[in-house]
Amino acid sequence: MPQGPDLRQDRAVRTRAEILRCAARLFAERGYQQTGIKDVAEQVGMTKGAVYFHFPNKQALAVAVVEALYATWPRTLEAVRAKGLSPLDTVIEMFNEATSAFLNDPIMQAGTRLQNERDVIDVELPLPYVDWTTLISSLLREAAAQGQLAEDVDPEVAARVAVAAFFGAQHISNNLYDRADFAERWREVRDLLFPALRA
Ligand SMILES: CCC[C@@H]1OCC(CO)=C1C(=O)O
Repeated sequence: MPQGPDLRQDRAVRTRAEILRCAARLFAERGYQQTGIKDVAEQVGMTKGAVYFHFPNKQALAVAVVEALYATWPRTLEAVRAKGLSPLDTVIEMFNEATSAFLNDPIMQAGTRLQNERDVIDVELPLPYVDWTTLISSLLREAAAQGQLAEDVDPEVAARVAVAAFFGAQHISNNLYDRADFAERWREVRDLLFPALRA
């Protein structure tokens, strides 16, 4: 039974996604320089040629992992919005989602490590933190417009402080304890910062 174009297309999409997941696991565990296409091919159980069919080189894999990471947030925001939370509680829930991703998602773990290693990666990666700060700023402006923020709180300042505190806590937890205490460190940031923002 000849496979129709759709079936072939589906298979290629699934194969590409599997290669990306395996590469993410290796990038997260070993870092960019210690990961080779050969390692990815072995991890996914394919030939190097099969990997090269989807990704021309390791740089393309790194870009694809970081782009896959950033592509998740609009979908996450949509899912969080569907919960009907207030803008301020949507901000908290987005950080809750990011905390869970840091603890469980190889794409998040790999994207973060690649961004931290960006200076030794010989391909241009999107700037880190920019999208998050823009997203949190937008939600906090909504909160301000709805009277949810304390009078003296500037949404842009609050967004920069929240993003810096969250990702700083993550960086410290990851470096000191392999993120073992990160959920608690995030709760400390949440419980100290957000009451100070609320009207
Ligand atoms: C240098 C870490 C990069 C940072 O960590 C994960 C993540 C989430 O999207 C980031 C971002 O740049 O937005």
